[in-house]
Amino acid sequence: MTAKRAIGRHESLADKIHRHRGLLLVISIPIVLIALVLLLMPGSSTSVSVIEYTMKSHEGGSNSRGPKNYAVIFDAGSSGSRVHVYCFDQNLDLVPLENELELFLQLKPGLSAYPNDPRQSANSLVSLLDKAEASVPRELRPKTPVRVGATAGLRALGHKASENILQAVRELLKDRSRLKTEANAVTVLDGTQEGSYQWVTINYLLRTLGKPYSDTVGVVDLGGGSVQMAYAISEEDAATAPKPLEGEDSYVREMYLKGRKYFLYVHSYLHYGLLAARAEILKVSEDSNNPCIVTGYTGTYKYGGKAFKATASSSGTSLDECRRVAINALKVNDSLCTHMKCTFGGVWNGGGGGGQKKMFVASFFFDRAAEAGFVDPKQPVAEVRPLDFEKAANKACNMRMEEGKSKFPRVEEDNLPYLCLDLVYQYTLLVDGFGLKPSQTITLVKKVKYGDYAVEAAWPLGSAIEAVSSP
Ligand SMILES: O=c1[nH]cnc2c1ncn2[C@@H]1O[C@H](COP(=O)(O)OP(=O)(O)O)[C@@H](O)[C@H]1O
Ligand SMILES: [Ca+2]
Repeated sequence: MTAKRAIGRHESLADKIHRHRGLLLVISIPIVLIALVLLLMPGSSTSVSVIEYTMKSHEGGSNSRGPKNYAVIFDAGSSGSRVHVYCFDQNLDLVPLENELELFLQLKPGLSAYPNDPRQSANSLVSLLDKAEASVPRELRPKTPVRVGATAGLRALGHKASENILQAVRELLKDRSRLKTEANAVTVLDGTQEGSYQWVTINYLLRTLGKPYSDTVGVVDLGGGSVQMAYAISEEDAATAPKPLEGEDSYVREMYLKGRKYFLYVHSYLHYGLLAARAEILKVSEDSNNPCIVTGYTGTYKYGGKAFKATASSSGTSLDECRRVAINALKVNDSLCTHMKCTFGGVWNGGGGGGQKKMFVASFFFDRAAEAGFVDPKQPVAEVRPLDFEKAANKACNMRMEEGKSKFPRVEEDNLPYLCLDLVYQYTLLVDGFGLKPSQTITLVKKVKYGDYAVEAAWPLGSAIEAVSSP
């Protein structure tokens, strides 16, 4: 022993490192992994929330992953529930499950349709859960994270009712599933989390992560209850970000992705999803007739447990008047704007820049464009301009209910009375709200091509990437 120590004293540092390289490697792997986890996104609500998922396989380390890592993510949306199952390899590339890159199933209505019956609400997920779990190999189930992220529907229900539903979902997972539930696996996502996951999803699929921020694309996601916009901005612009409004999340999230630091401007507007906005627009006209409702329609619109009068004006639908009502409902040019430039409702617009040059616009923007007939629903993406929404609106605002089916054969019957309203709102949101030029080309997106496959352009992939990057 004495002899060994004596030798040790005369060893150079390099020799020591060489001699103990095996031990150093074993010690350093968990340290590196823990450091990565501490840098994860977008869990916290502070402005500095960070993600890093450039992970390599660490053969033999205590945290080493198998060759395949599954993740099961439920999207508890305001208008429906969906489940996505993904499988990643060790480089965090998606690998096929059977013949698709994800298992995707959906049903209607969403959890918030059962505000007074948490158990029934939770049970609405059973068929999705069973099928999702069955798609994960049996031996991997206890290692496979499952998450349930609820969005605008539960946000709008309020804390108590939504917490009761989430608790029932937690119990369902515990009783029925062998998948791994992390702490906070079942939550209401805050809007900025939802927006940043969406941004990660799209840029991951486009393989722009790791590139300069001006090579990334911006995203808009128009849900039923809320709408999010997110895009990367420069560090200088991030430094000038105003303080968020009272009770709102901060405007900028810092994220590490594929070795690069991004400053992500992100904001979610609750009550401005398409189905919620119908209510806002009908509220403007209160008990009078509404210029956005298609000529010949008399009815009631139900949203969030309330009923709104939805009756066409006796002078008929009017694009111009509907535009005024929509601008009014959006609170554009609101005196609330205390920043250099606002979108609407007093919200900072992020300053624009390279990360907003290309916009990938998802969910109801794609769906309505397809129903209105100016986008092919069979294609994953379509390039359009905001003015295409206005053109379609012009046609929808100048028809009578009886003409609806022949003029817009793809429109679902329930949507027909609101087609003028929806299209006017979408145009107004893009142009007057988000400040896009009417002639700017934007990409409407349902799915994004990834190799030979196409993957749903939805936030759950961003969440899955985070989940499989955690230990
Ligand atoms: O995985 C998806 N792929 C494509 N579109 C989706 C997906 N999930 C939701 N959507 C779209 O989102 C819209 C519904 O919004 P949702 O119910 O999620 O409201 P929320 O986001 O305001 O809670 C629909 O247009 C639906 O087609
Ligand atoms: Ca959604």
